Amino acid sequence: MNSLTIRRPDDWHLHLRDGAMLEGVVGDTARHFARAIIMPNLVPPVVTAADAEAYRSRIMAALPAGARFTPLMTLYLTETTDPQDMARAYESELITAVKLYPAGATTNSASGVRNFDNAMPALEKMAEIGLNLCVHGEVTAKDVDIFDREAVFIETVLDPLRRRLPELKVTMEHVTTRDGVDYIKSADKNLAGSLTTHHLIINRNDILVGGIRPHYYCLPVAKREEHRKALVAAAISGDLRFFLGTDSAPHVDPAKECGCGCAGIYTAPNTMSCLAHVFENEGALDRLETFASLNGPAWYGLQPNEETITLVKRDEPIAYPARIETGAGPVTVFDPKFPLHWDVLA
Ligand SMILES: NC(=O)N[C@@H](CC(=O)O)C(=O)O
Ligand SMILES: [Zn+2]
Ligand SMILES: [Zn+2]
Repeated sequence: MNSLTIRRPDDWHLHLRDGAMLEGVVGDTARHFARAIIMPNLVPPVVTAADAEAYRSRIMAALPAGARFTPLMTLYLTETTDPQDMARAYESELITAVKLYPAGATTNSASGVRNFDNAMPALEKMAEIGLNLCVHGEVTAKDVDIFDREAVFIETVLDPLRRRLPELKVTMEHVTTRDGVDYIKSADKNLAGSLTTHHLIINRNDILVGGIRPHYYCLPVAKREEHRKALVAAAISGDLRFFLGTDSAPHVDPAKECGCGCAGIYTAPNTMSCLAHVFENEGALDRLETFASLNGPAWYGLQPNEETITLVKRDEPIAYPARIETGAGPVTVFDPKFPLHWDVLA
């Protein structure tokens, strides 16, 4: 197959940042994607409906002329989130989901939840009105090894929370382990998982072998090869509970290439080319649309996009920039370490 036309994809987990960075990156996503769930981990975070409304306006203003892109907004759950403000934001279709960061788990998560009891009024309201909780699924306890933090989160936080509130709809975001895949498959309702592009491609060796490679560092950190394989199997399975959330997370190069580099990988420019490569390798190109364009909207109760994109396989590798220049500084683009031949005619 040398050409593939699919419904226009959506990105169910995206960081657009703000200001000059927002202006520098939003076009890369809008080129291929119709919608994206926009992460609220700005500094300060997007906590109230008013914050989300103002941020949405800034995103719309930063879009390149002629772009047809809809940001789906989220609120950052804190221990003092006002359930009424949140419910109104959902009922007026301003927000699509609420995001849970365990405090300290990842980039800009200091305002996240420490004591779940304090977040219960908001979580109970969400379960009542059908508002989706998106979770960064890692524990933060110092004594838990970083490679075990997702599995321990499932056992000690996520499963107890889901038992306490069975009606709460939860998206376990950027799943990186077989444990995560198995846990999602074991649930009969109200649980789904997003998978990033880069976790389908890299394992922990890519970060550490032959020298430390900061542009492959993200959270949750990439795990062993057996976990990567479990993620690929889930992505190509067609199982309705797995869909694309790229977690494209730009940081300027100086913030990554330093003594304490930030977590986050910027994949927006070449995500669809990378995914076509992965799915083709697995003999599963016919399921790329399910993963990138159908399962996500179904989970969020939205219609799939009517528009399409066409991917064409070129004989020569396609060109894409190694880094982009933004007003905030240069941002390195994800290098899958294999040539990309699938070109997107958007
Ligand atoms: N994925 C990352 O490594 N970083 C994200 C935060 C997140 O999604 O955890 C970021 O905001 O940079
Ligand atoms: Zn995260
Ligand atoms: Zn993220």
